[in-house]
Amino acid sequence: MQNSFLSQVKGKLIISCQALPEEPLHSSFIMARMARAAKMAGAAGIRANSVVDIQAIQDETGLPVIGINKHVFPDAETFITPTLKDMRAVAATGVPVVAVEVTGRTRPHQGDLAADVQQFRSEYPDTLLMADTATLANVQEADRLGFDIIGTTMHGYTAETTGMNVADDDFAYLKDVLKTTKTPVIAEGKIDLPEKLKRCLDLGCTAVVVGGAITRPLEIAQRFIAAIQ
Ligand SMILES: CC(=O)N[C@H](C=O)[C@@H](O)[C@H](O)[C@H](O)COP(=O)(O)O
Repeated sequence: MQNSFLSQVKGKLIISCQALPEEPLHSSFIMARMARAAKMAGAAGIRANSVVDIQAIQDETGLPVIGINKHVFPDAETFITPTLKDMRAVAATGVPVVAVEVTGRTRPHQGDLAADVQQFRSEYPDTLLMADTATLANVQEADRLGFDIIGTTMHGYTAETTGMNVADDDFAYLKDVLKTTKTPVIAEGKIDLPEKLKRCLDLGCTAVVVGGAITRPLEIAQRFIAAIQ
């Protein structure tokens, strides 16, 4: 089987439809309806969290999905698809891409990312792996491990990158990522304006993931409320 994900999303927008249990829209039904809206608007793909949400979105839209399983363990900082078991569960839904955190942070039960990637490849040779990275060192590590896609997902979300935003200084960090790797780059994280999406593509990203600015009404409403406080 050939994986056509990269050609399907090239130069296009992927919309992340996610709501954690503590968020007001937490529901596979609602995420599937969010994904329906994303498809109607012209999104080329969806990013989704958890097996149930992925399946509901696949049934609803038929769009290619970047699947993740956010899983918090008491002994680990890494939480995006942090174990081989999580990777397998996501891949078993038939998604073309499984995204995995590559931040060098602690993994559950002192798990070894390189070993998990190797084992996963032997079980799911047709599934692409996306690295959710935070720093240029993470990008290099992802390349060393043979990831198929580099994401900027975790930039600004680790202790080392707190307060940073991929859009700072006309996307200076993203430009460095694009110089560091020849692997397709998907810009993701805090891309909150159409102009920013366009700029990421013009700089050479393969695709862009936008989440909260489209699918998290609580965040959107809070931005409006903040303007009058
Ligand atoms: C750091 C983290 O947990 N990021 C998650 C990764 O899947 C999601 O919560 C984000 O919504 C997604 O990356 C899209 O980013 P934004 O919502 O900023 O457009």
